[in-house]
Amino acid sequence: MELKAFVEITRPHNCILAGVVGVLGSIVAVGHFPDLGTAFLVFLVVTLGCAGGNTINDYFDYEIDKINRPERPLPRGAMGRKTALYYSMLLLAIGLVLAYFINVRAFLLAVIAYAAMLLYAWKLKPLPFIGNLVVAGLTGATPLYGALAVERIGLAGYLALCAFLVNVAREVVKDIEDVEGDVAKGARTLPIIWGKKKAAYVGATFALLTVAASFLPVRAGVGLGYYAMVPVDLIILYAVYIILKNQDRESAHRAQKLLKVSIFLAVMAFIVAAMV
Ligand SMILES: CC(C)=CCC/C(C)=C/CC/C(C)=C/CC/C(C)=C/COC[C@H](O)COP(=O)(O)O
Ligand SMILES: CC(C)=CCC/C(C)=C/CC/C(C)=C/CC/C(C)=C/COP(=O)(O)OP(=O)(O)O
Ligand SMILES: [Mg+2]
Repeated sequence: MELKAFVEITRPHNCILAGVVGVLGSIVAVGHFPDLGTAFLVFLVVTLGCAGGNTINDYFDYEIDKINRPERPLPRGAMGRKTALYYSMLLLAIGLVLAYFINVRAFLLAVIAYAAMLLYAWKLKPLPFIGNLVVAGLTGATPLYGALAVERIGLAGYLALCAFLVNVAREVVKDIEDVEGDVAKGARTLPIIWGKKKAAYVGATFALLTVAASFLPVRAGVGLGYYAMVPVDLIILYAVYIILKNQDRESAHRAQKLLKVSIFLAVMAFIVAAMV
């Protein structure tokens, strides 16, 4: 058992980014930084949810990850599967307790989001496209979570739309990358039932919709972000070019990583735009 596996299995880079997006949702909803206590609780509920979701995801994906991701903590033997199960339950339980101290709506959305993550990992992931929509829906719920915490939606709705669209695109492209392991486990993902080319067109469509939607939050009120969106959108368009040109594992990996970079840069742009 490796102690670092307890951090690694949560995919901290995703969790911290998600937590920041939760607080960003509060900021764009009310137009200023929320009180520190609310911001801290929002960050923790989203981060713990993402950590618990990633951990339970690896627990159920053990067989698939032995093929697709053998370097991950469970397939490489750095942590026991039962330990991962109990660890994920602990993370989610702490998140729910903290959500209770925000407000009723925020507590209820945490219950729904955590349940969706468990259901996704347990049963929904193999369903064609449904699994992608659930994961993207959860990422879209993240800025909305911060907005609920401050009891106002405001521009967070635009942020949620962008988060949803870009993550649908990225999940479909990730499925193109993971076809080999998914076939071995009998998962029926979009590239498996429709073919990689058609799935690439679906992913590209959602990526292009993200570009169109990316100007909504900045046009609606945070001007500086307008210019910061240009490199974000150029990266998304380059990912579209790569995945439409070739759907092999390497091209899909490059395209999905570029989409992740666009997410990170976009979040930074929204933070800067919301702060000035
Ligand atoms: C215009 C534009 C790109 C706007 C971005 C909108 C926005 C606020 C996006 C943030 C979405 C979000 C809450 C991301 C959290 C981290 C994340 C990528 C979660 C989804 O993870 C599922 C994925 O399958 C994990 O795979 P991997 O990243 O390879 O571990
Ligand atoms: C709104 C609240 C309270 C929490 C949201 C928490 C967040 C940000 C969730 C984002 C989506 C997410 C990280 C879900 C966890 C499950 C997960 C990692 C799905 C993707 O896993 P796979 O589809 O198996 O792909 P991998 O190959 O990366 O494992
Ligand atoms: Mg997985």
